[in-house]
Amino acid sequence: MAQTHILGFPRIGAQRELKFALEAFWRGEAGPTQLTEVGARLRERHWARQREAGLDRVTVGDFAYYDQMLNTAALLGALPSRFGFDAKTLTLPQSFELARGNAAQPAMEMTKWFDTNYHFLVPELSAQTRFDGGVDWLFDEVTQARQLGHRIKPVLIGPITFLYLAKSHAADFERLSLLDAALDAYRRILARLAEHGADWVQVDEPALCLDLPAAWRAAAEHAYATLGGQNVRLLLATYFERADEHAAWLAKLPVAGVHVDLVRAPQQLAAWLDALPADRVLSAGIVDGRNIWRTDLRRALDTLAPVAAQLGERLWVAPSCSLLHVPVSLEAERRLDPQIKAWLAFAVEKLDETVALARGLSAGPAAIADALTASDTVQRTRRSSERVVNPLVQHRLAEVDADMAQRASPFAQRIAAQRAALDLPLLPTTTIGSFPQTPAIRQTRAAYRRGELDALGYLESIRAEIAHAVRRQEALGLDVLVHGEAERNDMVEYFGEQLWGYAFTENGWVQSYGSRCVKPPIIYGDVYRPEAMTVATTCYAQALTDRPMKGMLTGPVTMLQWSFVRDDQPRATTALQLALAIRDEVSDLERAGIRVIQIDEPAFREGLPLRRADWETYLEWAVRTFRIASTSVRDETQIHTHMCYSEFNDILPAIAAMDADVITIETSRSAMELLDGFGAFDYPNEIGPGVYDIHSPRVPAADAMRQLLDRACTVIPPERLWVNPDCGLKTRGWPETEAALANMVAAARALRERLAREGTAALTSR
Ligand SMILES: CN1c2c(nc(N)[nH]c2=O)NC[C@@H]1CNc1ccc(C(=O)N[C@@H](CCC(=O)N[C@@H](CCC(=O)N[C@@H](CCC(=O)O)C(=O)O)C(=O)O)C(=O)O)cc1
Ligand SMILES: N[C@@H](CCS)C(=O)O
Ligand SMILES: [Zn+2]
Repeated sequence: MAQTHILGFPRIGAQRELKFALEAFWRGEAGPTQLTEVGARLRERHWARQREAGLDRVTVGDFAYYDQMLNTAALLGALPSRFGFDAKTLTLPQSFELARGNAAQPAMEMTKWFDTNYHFLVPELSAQTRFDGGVDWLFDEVTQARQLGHRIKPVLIGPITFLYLAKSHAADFERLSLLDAALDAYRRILARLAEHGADWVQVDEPALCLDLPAAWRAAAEHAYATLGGQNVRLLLATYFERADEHAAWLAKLPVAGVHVDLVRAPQQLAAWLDALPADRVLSAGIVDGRNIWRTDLRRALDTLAPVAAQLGERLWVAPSCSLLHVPVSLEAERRLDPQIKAWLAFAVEKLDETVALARGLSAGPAAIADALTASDTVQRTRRSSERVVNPLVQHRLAEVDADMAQRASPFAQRIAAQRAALDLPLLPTTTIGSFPQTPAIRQTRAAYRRGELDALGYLESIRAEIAHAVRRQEALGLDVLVHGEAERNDMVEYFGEQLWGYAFTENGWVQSYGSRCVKPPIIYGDVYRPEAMTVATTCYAQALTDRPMKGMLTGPVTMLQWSFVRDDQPRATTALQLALAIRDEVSDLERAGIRVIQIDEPAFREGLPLRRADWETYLEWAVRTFRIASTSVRDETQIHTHMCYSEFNDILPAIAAMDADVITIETSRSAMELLDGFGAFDYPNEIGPGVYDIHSPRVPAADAMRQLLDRACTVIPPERLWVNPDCGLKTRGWPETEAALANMVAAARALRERLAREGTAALTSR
């Protein structure tokens, strides 16, 4: 029978147990033993789930208290030297200092894991980095699993992916110069895993799915020539894209098996079957690890049956990638519409699908007749459901034309009208939208959800928060205000809850970073906005102040990217439906007198396909959807957009083509390097480069921010510059927020005064 396994299981816990344990530990309310006990019980439960479902092996090494890249760096011994920690004796609290920063050192940089909404900690390398080995956590977990009687398959992030995603701050440093040292460490780890009873080790190399430069391809070949053929068999796991250009060289090396993603890249199957020698395992990633729809089991069987005929026992069946990216289980969903619930599979349900497929392959379809019938019903009811197709939306889509993606006038004309209407100073100050989501706000929302607070009481509480935020901003002297987003649980889920075609879960939590989770809403049908979503709140806030109040919306690409999306129509079509809904909201805000409207697109870069060959198509529809969402307004109405968590320099022409009047971007962590790209490209519209990192509780000094602004002024003319933080302030507390914003306003004022006194000569004389 085909063997079954998974690449990884969500570690946060069905009820976010790990999140609460971590946060209690960080607050000093729980000790290390309580935390590690929660970790141990979660692993135990997750392995039991895998075994009960009938998987042949349980996966060990997918657990992390904060992040698996951080764990890999700690395992290899390659920690950032600036913290002065010894990897061999690294304690859990020290690992949290690496992840979250301490009084002396900022945290390790965090960035997106490929095109997912999961953020990993970026390893920091230098010529001095040693790979002398580190913590025993992985081996301890292997021991724990074996003591529980499980047949195990440990997982490691592979050397190519580790080094490729790492960074060095040293000039001209070549990460590959560390490859041999890293390989020595991997060899030692593999040998130890063999001693601990592992016969197979899964080595994750998603970097092989990128357009790797030639040197990195050669490095991959060298790495697996070195690592293969030891006591332990290697399953080299690729996912998120095709990797078949590596099949030929891999076939010559002693790598015992390869995992391929047949959901994202089904077209690669034939190439792998052709290339792999007769003794290799092919792990077919056929159950979608990135989305929540039930697998079409009959179609999957049809795909795999000829593969099983060719490979026999050497075919393994698996989800396409780690299940980290989907919620734990449907069991806790009591309020989901039963029909929609029947269409879904979360991690636990995907285990059953994986096992059913393997059984169907070995024992024939009749052996899984019930599962096939249920699967057929799901496919049929999804196709024919009236909930999925909305004639109103279809009608709107048919009416979309080129004019709908175009502002009435070019930027130069618009900005003149906006300057006259808004009367803002040079270097206007603003924030990105959210103010602290305090425990009180969250508890208010939870009380409302549980029915302990009525609608009026809830509205009053939220209004009080908004009024507080407006008063604080006025006192700080900010120029363009925001209402603070107190009413929003999340910038995507909040809108999803108000749009038709969306379902949302009670417990569908997915880890975003560390202890932070999101609950991506589910787009199952045509998206339609039945009524205004933000007008009442924004107008309430605007009525409290004479200063411009920014309307605050989430853009179509980010709505798409951070939701679980339909797999029965192209992403571009769903994005267009979202764009129409947001366009209507923009028009309603303008009609209600709102003069500045921000449409956030933090996931615009994240949505970029992993392969360059697919970029142009994506950028074309992504830009168009943003323009459809944003261009219904008069010249005087100022459209902002905001982007963060990404590197934008390779997509600047597309960002310019979005034609927002103002873009605010995260830049402070890279000391404004990002802005150089905008300067070199001659970005035409206004820009607010973030002047302070909102991920850290540190309060930046006014002078530090003024220096960043000075630097920004040398790249972008001051008359096109805005002053703002990197991103929203929802994860911060009020005291540090007020202190930092006071310094930010002081920095802007100081520079304004100097510019008024000395002109632009003030900038070059520093
Ligand atoms: C900007 N970011 C976002 C991303 N993706 C999104 N979908 N949304 C984003 O904002 N990706 C990139 C970044 C990632 N950054 C973050 C930052 C912060 C969080 C975060 O704080 N998440 C919260 C959960 C947010 C939420 O939905 N909260 C709900 C429910 C809260 C809750 O659990 N309430 C408790 C009771 C109240 C209490 O005691 O706190 C309960 O119901 O039991 C809400 O506010 O109503 C988190 O806690 O992890 C995520 C991504
Ligand atoms: N308006 C949002 C953007 C986050 S990317 C916020 O301020 O939280
Ligand atoms: Zn942001």
